[in-house]
Amino acid sequence: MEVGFLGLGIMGKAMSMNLLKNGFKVTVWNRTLSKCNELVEFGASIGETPAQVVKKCRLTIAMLSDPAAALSVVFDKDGVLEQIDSGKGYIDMSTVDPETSSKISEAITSKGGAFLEAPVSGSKQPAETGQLVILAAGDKGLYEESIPAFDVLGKKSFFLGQVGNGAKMKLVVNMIMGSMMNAFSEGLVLSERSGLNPHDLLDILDLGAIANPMFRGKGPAMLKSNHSPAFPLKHQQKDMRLALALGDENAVSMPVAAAANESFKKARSMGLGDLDFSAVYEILKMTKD
Ligand SMILES: NC(=O)C1=CN([C@@H]2O[C@H](COP(=O)(O)OP(=O)(O)OC[C@H]3O[C@@H](n4cnc5c(N)ncnc54)[C@H](OP(=O)(O)O)[C@@H]3O)[C@@H](O)[C@H]2O)C=CC1
Ligand SMILES: O=CC(=O)O
Repeated sequence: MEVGFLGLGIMGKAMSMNLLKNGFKVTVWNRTLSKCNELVEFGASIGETPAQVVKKCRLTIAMLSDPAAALSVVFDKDGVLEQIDSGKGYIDMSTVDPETSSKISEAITSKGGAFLEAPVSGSKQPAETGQLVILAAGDKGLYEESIPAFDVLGKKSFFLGQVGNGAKMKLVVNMIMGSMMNAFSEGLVLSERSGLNPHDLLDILDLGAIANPMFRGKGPAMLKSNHSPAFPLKHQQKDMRLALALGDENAVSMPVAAAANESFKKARSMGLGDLDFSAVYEILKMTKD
């Protein structure tokens, strides 16, 4: 099966590598074209533009940073829209808002193409090991056609109905995750400041009802101030922003998420946006009497 892949950041690189290792023919494109070279060593071909990739491949997947990037790759010169037509499918796996996804869907389908949004839950390591959770919505036929690829990329895929539902589900999940990371960071700081050993806190949390892979995986590194990026903080803040907008539209009061967003914004303003989202711990640690 030949697949196009647009966007070779932390996630896109791991996902396209996985497809290659599992026997897919993959043609890759990245805005910074030099990032394609590593994939070429594993058998990928390069497309010079998104349009060239779509021209060559029946299915093209995108994994891009944010709504602006997702729109640019489709609508700008040499973009996806120039070559999409009937018989071709476009799958956007980036985390964006439902409006962005719908705009892309309308443009693709108006040219006869099929569209699926399929954001993922799971970070760098699940992307490397094919353990993502895929939240698909849109064209059911394209979803079924994409299952061989989704089986390589993820441990489970959900089909959630009409375009927008995948984006909304992803934003709800990440809104919860961002709020949890803030509560966890506050707990670590509170334990240290009140004279407890925060490593004891990690052990205790891991044995109780709120044990989870995020606390277990990130806690020890956070205590060493190691925030090597798996999920960049700037993307988590984007997801909080988009989730809060969804809350606005639906008149859902979200004071916890709003406060978490403020912490992520503060961390971004202090230059921590490219670190892992766990770096929000650093700004909470800084606040003193
Ligand atoms: N990292 C994670 O743990 C997870 C991330 N996600 C989501 O997946 C998406 C990708 O995340 P991740 O791989 O971590 O992000 P990265 O920041 O590592 O990569 C972003 C990618 O988007 C490209 N890009 C950015 N702006 C533009 C633009 N204007 N035009 C074209 N390409 C652009 C970058 O190209 P260039 O190399 O040229 O900068 C790069 O390929 C995001 O939506 C994120 O929220 C979802 C689940 C987990
Ligand atoms: O979007 C990030 C994730 O870990 O999921």
